[in-house]
Amino acid sequence: MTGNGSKAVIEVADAKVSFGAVKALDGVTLAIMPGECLGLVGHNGAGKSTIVSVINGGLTPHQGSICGDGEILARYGINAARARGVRCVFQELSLCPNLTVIENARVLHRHLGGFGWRTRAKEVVERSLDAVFPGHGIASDRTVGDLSIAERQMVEIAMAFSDAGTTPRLIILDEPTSSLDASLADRLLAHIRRFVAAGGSVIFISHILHEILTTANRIVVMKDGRIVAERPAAVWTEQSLVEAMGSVVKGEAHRRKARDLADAPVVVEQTGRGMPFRARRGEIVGLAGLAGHGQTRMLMKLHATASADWLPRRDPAIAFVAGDRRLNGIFELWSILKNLSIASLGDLAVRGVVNSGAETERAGEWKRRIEIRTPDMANRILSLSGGNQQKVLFARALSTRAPVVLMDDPMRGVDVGTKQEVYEIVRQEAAQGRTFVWYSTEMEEVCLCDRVYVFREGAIVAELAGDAVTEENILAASFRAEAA
Ligand SMILES: Nc1ncnc2c1ncn2[C@@H]1O[C@H](COP(=O)(O)OP(=O)(O)OP(=O)(O)O)[C@@H](O)[C@H]1O
Repeated sequence: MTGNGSKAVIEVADAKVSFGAVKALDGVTLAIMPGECLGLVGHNGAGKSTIVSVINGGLTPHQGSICGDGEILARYGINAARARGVRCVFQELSLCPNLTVIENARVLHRHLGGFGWRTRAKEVVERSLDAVFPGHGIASDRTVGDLSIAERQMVEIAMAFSDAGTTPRLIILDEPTSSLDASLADRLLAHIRRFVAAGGSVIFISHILHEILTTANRIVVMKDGRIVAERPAAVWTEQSLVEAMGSVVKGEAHRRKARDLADAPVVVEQTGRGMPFRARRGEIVGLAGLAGHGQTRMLMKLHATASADWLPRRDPAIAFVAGDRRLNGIFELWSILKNLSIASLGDLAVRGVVNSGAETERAGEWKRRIEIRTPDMANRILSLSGGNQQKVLFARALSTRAPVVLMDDPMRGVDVGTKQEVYEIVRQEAAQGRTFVWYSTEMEEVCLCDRVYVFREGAIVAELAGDAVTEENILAASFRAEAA
């Protein structure tokens, strides 16, 4: 609380929301004060996005009340929330892909209509992009579908902070940095601090705990639909947060021993410009550098080369964990079970017929192994929280027998406890001879790799191995091609 007697911008009291048997919110009370950044953390499926939907007016709680500036808001919905200056950036980005950035700004801000709207919309969105992400390089006449996932995330965040008639008062950011590299994330965090210092309010949800600890004033921990702890940010540590979330605190992930690089590479790709790409059996090869500098394109190319056969193989030669799950990861109309097993149907089939017993058993194993939080694997994939959907994609790739696994920033939105489990699985599988090619926007993950290629402007500009894989070296190579 600010302690200055001001009224909460929005206050939710005793909110309850259930989806069938799942209690997504089980009596949550939360107030957001002017001039504060409230950090919200919790395991995947804890209820963070659900409370955000209630505050944003997108979901009416089955029980409980909502107040704004001290008044009870009886008919609270999306329009009422927008009129009060509440803006939300969801985990699943929501811009229209077939429209330009300017046209999307027009869709969001109804006041921008009328003669000359294009010029006004351009001004509004560019001013905000410049303020939040100085030097962003995104032309506002580009079609959103042509932007990288990081650029889309930047546009969506800038739109939320933009002022086109209604001043933004409360910005809700649900995993805003999940696709941003460290330098873009830093720019956003600096902007949040400026916004809050000027009296604005922010709800900041992230699984990257140091971002929350350095940006929020107050941190609330959710677990299984309830608030289980709430303290000023200054008294929390990463360890106490992880413990409050109910995850097991593990020691720092250890760097793996240097690999014997004498083995012949199992994956080779010439990038045209820059250094060639090589990966050996049992190696974890990291792709680093600023977001959008060719890492995802390289993964796509590796995948296309290894899976070019027109006849599908019983065991795929290569598996892929998509980063943009809504665009090319999940099958939205399918169940969790089908989404998980789709890549291993050849393996699960006997004389061309899928053995449904084996399919269910394998899915159950993965549900336990990485804690996919659902009462029933036959439920639709969209009934899962974002982080749990990402776990399914991970399980889909790992449950194949593909000797090479490509991962396109696969931990987006996955909670701290599960990340540790997944790191361990990757290490175990690599020790048994599997090769991982891992693009990550998180430095902690890049530093777990045996060898790292740093990308800049579509080409590999540096190769780092063993003790040379450090944040300083990666940043130096990312910004200055000749540095490494
Ligand atoms: N539309 C829905 N249908 C069924 N269940 C749902 C639906 N939306 C959410 N849930 C369930 O409600 C619970 C809370 O989900 P929520 O998305 O709020 O979690 P979260 O804390 O935001 O997780 P994450 O960190 O993975 O984003 C989860 O168990 C989820 O499966």
